[in-house]
Amino acid sequence: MKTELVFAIPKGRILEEALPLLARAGIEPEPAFADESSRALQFATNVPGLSLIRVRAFDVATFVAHGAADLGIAGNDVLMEFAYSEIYAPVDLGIGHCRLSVAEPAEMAAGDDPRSWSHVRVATKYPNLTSQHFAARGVQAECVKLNGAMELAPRLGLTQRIVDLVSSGRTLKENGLVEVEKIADVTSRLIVNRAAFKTKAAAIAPWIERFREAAGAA
Ligand SMILES: Nc1ncnc2c1ncn2[C@@H]1O[C@H](COP(=O)(O)OP(=O)(O)OP(=O)(O)O)[C@@H](O)[C@H]1O
Ligand SMILES: O=P(O)(O)OC[C@H]1O[C@H](OP(=O)(O)OP(=O)(O)O)[C@H](O)[C@@H]1O
Repeated sequence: MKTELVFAIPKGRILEEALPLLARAGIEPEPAFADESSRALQFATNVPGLSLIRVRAFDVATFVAHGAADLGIAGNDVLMEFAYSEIYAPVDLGIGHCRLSVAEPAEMAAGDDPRSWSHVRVATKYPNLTSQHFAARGVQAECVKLNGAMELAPRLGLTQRIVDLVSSGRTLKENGLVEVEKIADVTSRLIVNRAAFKTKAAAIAPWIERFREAAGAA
């Protein structure tokens, strides 16, 4: 009997970069998958037994960690935030390049030295990662959890600083903020549920190789 595999793909900005990679790995989803207006959530592919689910970036890790999906694509920002021991991340796919950084208003940064901080209050989607980063250098971090539009927090007095993803820097610039410290470089990874990797090894291992080759060919 054919092993059934479920592959979790993040909707939103990573989807666009993930589609060519899936194609290079030999996976062609049914047409509705790339149609953002489709309300379907699980999609067949040209590969018998392999279906795709389209979920939010943070939820990819949750589906894979719990074994509801066998494989997935997730940024290492999400992986570091959750630190699920059930997830194995064997391939850096080289997509979704950005960095996680601390930012603050430009006028504040002019006279600020991050090395002098003992306590910071930040708005972020990454409270665990942020607290760990600051704890490692002896700074106590008070995190206000937001799910988006972090850049608004300093202007409206919610927090003076933010921890968010930066790519071109345009979002920070347009909101009068500057980067003062980088926490991590970010790219998307192929992720695998560790238990599934053991019980479905014959079906999963070839996909790891195919994605390694597909990422290398980018
Ligand atoms: N500006 C960016 N440039 C490159 N990669 C990014 C950028 N912003 C986010 N990413 C990557 O894409 C992933 C998803 O981004 P984000 O959390 O902003 O979700 P989204 O695509 O806006 O969708 P949603 O918030 O609706 O789940 C992040 O976890 C990160 O790995
Ligand atoms: O440096 P830039 O190139 O401007 O990119 C950075 C922005 O990209 C991400 O947001 P996204 O566009 O995914 O929207 P979100 O607020 O839904 O997370 C991130 O949260 C920043 O806001």
